[in-house]
Amino acid sequence: MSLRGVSKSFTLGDNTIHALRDVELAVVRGEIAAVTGPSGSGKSTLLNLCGLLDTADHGELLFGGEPLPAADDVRRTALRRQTIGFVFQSFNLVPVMNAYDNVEFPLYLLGIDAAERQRRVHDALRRVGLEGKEKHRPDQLSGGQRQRVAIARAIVKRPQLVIADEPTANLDAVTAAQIVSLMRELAHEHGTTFLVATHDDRMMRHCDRALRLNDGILMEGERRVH
Ligand SMILES: Nc1ncnc2c1ncn2[C@@H]1O[C@H](COP(=O)(O)OP(=O)(O)OP(=O)(O)O)[C@@H](O)[C@H]1O
Repeated sequence: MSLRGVSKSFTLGDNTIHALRDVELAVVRGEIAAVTGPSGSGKSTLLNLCGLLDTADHGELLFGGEPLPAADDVRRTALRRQTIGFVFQSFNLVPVMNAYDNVEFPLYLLGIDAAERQRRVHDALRRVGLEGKEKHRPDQLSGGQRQRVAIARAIVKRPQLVIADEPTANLDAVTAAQIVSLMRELAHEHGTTFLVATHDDRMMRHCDRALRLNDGILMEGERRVH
């Protein structure tokens, strides 16, 4: 995915807020990029654009090398469902559904048949180390286990890109480190790209590079070699 000269503003009464200003960005297959910056600097706005949840006012977004026009709602929604996974700080699991059903849900939306769903859900839960927890509801799991379910749900459709908003903020140090190394393994094994908004130094240390936002202006950090 690339952004070329992307800007986004919000109008509140008489005020115009420039949330992103002329952003240039290319995310590379299999990398983990941290999006950092003070509160209000534009991190969520950038994640929403890259996650195809919102559109830019100016500039161009390229997906798989192809421009994705802001007006093409149908294609944007289809691409989002098929190729992008989301992980949130507060996990956003469905409380009345067990781990298995939470992870299976996106595959229903994609119309994948029952046998393939079952294979993929077991595979994703095994991948995040939650075999045997299929029947547990979120309130019967620890914070780290809930975030693992959320990661399994994000990767079960084999997305090219995972957008993660403060994924380790609610986790203790040991669990946060496990979640980061899990993301690293997935990036390495499947070429999944992770775009992670974070204030968490523990997370940042393990990212390939930091994208720093300040007042809507993006500064790209050096790419690190792991
Ligand atoms: N829907 C909206 N309407 C009006 N202003 C908005 C809207 N969304 C974001 N903004 C403004 O755009 C700017 C960037 O917001 P954004 O949420 O992207 O920042 P952030 O870096 O994610 O902040 P935080 O770390 O506090 O979550 C802020 O000034 C915010 O108030």
